[in-house]
Amino acid sequence: KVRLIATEEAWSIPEVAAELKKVSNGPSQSLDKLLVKGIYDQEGGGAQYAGVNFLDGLLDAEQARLRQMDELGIDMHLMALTAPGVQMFDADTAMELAIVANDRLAALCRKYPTRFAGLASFAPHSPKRAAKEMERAINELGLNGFMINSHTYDEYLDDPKFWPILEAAEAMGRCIYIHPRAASYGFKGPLQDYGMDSAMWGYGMEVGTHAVRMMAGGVFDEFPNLKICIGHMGEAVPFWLWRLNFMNSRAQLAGRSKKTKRSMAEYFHDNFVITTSGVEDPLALRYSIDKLGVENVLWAIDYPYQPMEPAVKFIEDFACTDAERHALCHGNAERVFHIS
Ligand SMILES: COc1cc(C(=O)O)cc(C(=O)O)c1
Ligand SMILES: [Mn+2]
Repeated sequence: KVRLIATEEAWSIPEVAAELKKVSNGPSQSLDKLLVKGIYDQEGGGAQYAGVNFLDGLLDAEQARLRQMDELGIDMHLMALTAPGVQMFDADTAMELAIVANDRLAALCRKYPTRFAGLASFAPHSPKRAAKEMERAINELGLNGFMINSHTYDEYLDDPKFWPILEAAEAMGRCIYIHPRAASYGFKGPLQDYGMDSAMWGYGMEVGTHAVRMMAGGVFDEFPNLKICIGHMGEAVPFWLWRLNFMNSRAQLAGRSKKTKRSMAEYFHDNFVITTSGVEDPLALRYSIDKLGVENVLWAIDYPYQPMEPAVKFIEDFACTDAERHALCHGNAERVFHIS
């Protein structure tokens, strides 16, 4: 049996859920309000937002989740505080709750060292305190990397104010997972209809934009060894890579885009890995493997937003070599997220 490590598995704690319920009734103009209200402030924990009760699944690790993992032969969930994490809270509350969540997640991983690994949260809007918590999470808590849910109050990691966070991750050789949340305020207009605020469309645009801003902004010239992970088959960036590369190179020649040492394609190959979360499409997976190299593609479920069984069937049915299967199902996750 091939070891199965799922790498974008969502989790929450009552303290964060309670704070998000307050946000859902607060003044925030964020597009995330639709999701946060639907999951944290209604009966049914999201049932009327997406027809599924997400909240029960998020708050559970040791009961239904672990039971299903056993039934389906899933060895491990790499867990992280679900989007939007602590990023809708003020910096102090965000820092306090990130510490609580990291401690709680580390305790779970210590209790089940072969079943759960974890990505640490932090308050991006307090970059220096964030870097300290990142160091504590790796050096004292033994967590496996970091989670950020894309923008924080509409600002992105290409902004040098956040670079203490990137510096810490690069120095420790640990990966930052950039997970979606609803798109930042500037995108809000057209995404307010038809459910497009959500994972249906806006999530991909939000993270794709984040990744392109970082590459075009020269982040990987500053931090050449920084590793970023994005889910959902790379948020369509792998599909756009030829066009991104062509148009960015032309924009740099025309003086419209910042001059960078390397190209978009090189940055995406060298500084990014992707996961298959929520894109159970064998054609998209084969394209991504051929485009990026199998060492840059990791299997994920995206539980509880995606059910576990179809995601297991997807990867078990996927036509690939044994070497590719081991890389996709556990080898790449072991390398990128320091899982033994
Ligand atoms: C934070 O809430 C989420 C909701 C959904 C959804 O299917 O509605 C998907 C994701 C996700 O793709 O991670 C996250
Ligand atoms: Mn997810």
